[in-house]
Amino acid sequence: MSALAPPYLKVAEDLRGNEDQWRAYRSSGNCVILAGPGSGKTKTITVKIAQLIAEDVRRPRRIACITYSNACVGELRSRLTKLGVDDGDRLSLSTVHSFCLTELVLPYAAMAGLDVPNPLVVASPRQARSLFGDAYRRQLGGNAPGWFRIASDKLRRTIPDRGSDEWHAWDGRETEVVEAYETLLLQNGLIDFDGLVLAGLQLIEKHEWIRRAIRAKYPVVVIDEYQDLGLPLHRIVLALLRAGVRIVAVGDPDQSIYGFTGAQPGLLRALAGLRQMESVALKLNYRCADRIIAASMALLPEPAEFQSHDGRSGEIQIHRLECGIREQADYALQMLVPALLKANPSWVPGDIALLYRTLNEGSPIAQAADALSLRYFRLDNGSPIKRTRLSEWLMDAARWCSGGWQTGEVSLSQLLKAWRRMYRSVMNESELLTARKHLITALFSLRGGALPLHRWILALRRDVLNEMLEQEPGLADEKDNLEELINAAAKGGILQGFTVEIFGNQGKSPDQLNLMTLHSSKGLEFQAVIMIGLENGVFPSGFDRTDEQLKEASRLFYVGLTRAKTQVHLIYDSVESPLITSIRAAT
Ligand SMILES: Nc1ncnc2c1ncn2[C@@H]1O[C@H](COP(=O)(O)OP(=O)(O)OP(=O)(O)O)[C@@H](O)[C@H]1O
Repeated sequence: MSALAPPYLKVAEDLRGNEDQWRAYRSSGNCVILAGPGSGKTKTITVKIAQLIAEDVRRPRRIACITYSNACVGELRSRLTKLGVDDGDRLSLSTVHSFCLTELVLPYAAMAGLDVPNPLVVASPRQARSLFGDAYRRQLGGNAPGWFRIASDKLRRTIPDRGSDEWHAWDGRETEVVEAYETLLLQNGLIDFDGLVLAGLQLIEKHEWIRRAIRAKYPVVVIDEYQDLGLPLHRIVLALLRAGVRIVAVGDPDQSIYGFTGAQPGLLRALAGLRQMESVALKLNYRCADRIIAASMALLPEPAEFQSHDGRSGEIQIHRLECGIREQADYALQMLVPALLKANPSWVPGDIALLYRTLNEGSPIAQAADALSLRYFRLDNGSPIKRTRLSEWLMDAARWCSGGWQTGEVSLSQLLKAWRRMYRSVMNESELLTARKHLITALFSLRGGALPLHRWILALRRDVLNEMLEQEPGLADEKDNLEELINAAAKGGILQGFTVEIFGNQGKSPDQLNLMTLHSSKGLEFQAVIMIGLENGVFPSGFDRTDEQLKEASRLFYVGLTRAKTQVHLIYDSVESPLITSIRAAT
């Protein structure tokens, strides 16, 4: 191959040796790629996207790629950038919400006469919570319990049609509160994130001309993490298929861990079973050593035929400690982590992850790490730094300000492009130029890695972010996140000691241990994984009662276990989770 060949062609050569990856890469029609952990699904799909853009889809047509969360968008974007593919000109990479907002609701809702607020203002999570609370009080009295809101959100995603028999037959009070909530949103001139997807679904199912318009712009739509995306997106995909849009979907039903939000692993299997879809299963696991694969199979209802790539044996150790989470964390941090680093001199703390189920375990683990003055990157709801579009951008901007402008590690043009992707509504050329000028001036004036994060971020908010957040409907959820970050960086907040440099390097620095929930660990890989709090009652928890909830707890455990390349340590109190018992039997 010539040295001038595009980067994706070189990476595609890696796929040639794997029959299934090669088949997925070469498929020329609708295709579902069913891929287990570490089987190279992200590698295959990113190379495939690059190929589609270079070889199949002619300008000015584009490819849409939809995935589960902003964190997944970020991961795909960074993998695509390495292949020389830019999100923008030829590719639109987004979450389902963002796709529905920018490709369906904003351009077509008014024309199609859909009853949505005009102008379209997306409710921030705080506004949505408050209106839901009002709706609950009106219909049922008192304050809405947390579980009721979760159940109502799930219901909206599992029965999308308000007038349907299924909706009316629902045996519970959620339907009346949801209807009151949706009315309140409309009366306040707001739409929420689920409302965007439901509106998008209505538009695409009802109007052939909208489906044709989408097909004209996006002849191919790629969907990643399909198992987590739920019924509204599935029906959008079926409508697109009927309209002749080529669909490439990727996912793993065994890694479906968002059932509580309405995800259904069966939808991907149903898509794969359609007559017009070619289905390819990736069976080789490039990440996990043999024992880890064998143990993970014990967690699946139907063990798949995964093989390890290179025959490494790996290690799984189970620790019964007879103590609470904080002491389990002390043991992990003071005994296991140093031992792992000593036995594997090439490893750094960033190669190790401590995984746990919820914030209840995350907080004592973070306190244990603080008490030992360890550096760590924390990813859970208790962390004020979320993996959202704006916070990822802010971290890149912080790295640029703290030296990237000299080293080129983050380029100004990357920052400007990413900012433009967030700030889609500035259409007018002169407004765009002014906004860009403000941004560049602000960034140049805020250079300095030692600046306190609080001062830096307040200045950036005043000079650039406020205006963008006010004008951009798709960023409604970011206002609350930014507020939380600013409060955490203020005096007395948990990030008060943070400088711009420390902030920019969160999650990037090899000397930081990783502390994260199992949900946040999805898609990541580490040399060693230490799972904490695996006692019965936490895993499965008291809330895991139905057969489906118990299966989802197993899948969550499966996701955690399969993040490890070489070593797994499982820690519990005294009554071991039945999931550990299955693993014990398998290893
Ligand atoms: N054909 C290949 N040759 C060599 N290495 C590969 C190949 N395919 C994948 N890999 C490597 O395997 C590892 C896992 O790949 P990737 O991250 O794409 O997996 P994944 O299927 O997306 O995993 P998960 O679903 O668990 O997130 C990566 O380090 C990747 O570079």
